[in-house]
Amino acid sequence: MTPDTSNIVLASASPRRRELLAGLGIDFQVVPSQIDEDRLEGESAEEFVRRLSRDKALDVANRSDIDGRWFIGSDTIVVCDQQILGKPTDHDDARRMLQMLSGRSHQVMSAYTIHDRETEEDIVRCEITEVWFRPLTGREIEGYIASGEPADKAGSYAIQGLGAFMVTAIHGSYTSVVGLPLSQIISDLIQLGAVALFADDTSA
Ligand SMILES: Cc1cn([C@H]2C[C@H](O)[C@@H](COP(=O)(O)OP(=O)(O)OP(=O)(O)O)O2)c(=O)[nH]c1=O
Repeated sequence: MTPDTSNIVLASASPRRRELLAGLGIDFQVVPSQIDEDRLEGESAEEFVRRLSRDKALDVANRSDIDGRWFIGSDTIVVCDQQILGKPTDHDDARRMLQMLSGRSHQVMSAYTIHDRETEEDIVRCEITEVWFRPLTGREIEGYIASGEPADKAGSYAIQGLGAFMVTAIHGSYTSVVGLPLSQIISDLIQLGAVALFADDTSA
């Protein structure tokens, strides 16, 4: 029997995450979370991104007006020289980040939580992908900022868009850089019995 995938709730306002999940033909609800994204004192980058993913999932799971069983929260950050690069606050911030990332490698951390409302159990995972940028000229950085693409992206770039011109190599999951480690999360959803990609996925 095919599971009722509308039981899945993606707690996200990110169009990238929605597109990634929808690309696999899965049916799900989308309900953005509203949480405080401040880092706690002494919290490592990985602890931070994991916690945010869980906070997002629980924020929506705790809403009595939303139906559903499995709640997915996710967060993506860029880490370079032990600094966390989230979304840029303005053009100057985007310029600072792109100058920092130019001609070297950095890490993209994407965490997700699947909260099961019935069992109250959580699966929390974080994938780390190494991304290399070629050296960028000042004109390229200005042109890229003017395109508007960096605005709502962690680290001020989008590998899936114009930002691909900077990326020379990646080691790890491409979809994780875009915002959700798709292969891993689908495996978890199949394991939970939440999703069947193919006819016999849940009977294995
Ligand atoms: C590095 C990188 C990030 N991003 C995006 C993915 C995320 O949308 C965004 C990181 O911001 P997040 O705070 O992880 O997510 P969000 O605020 O967009 O959505 P929500 O919290 O509601 O789930 O950066 C890309 O689209 N491409 C990239 O190459």
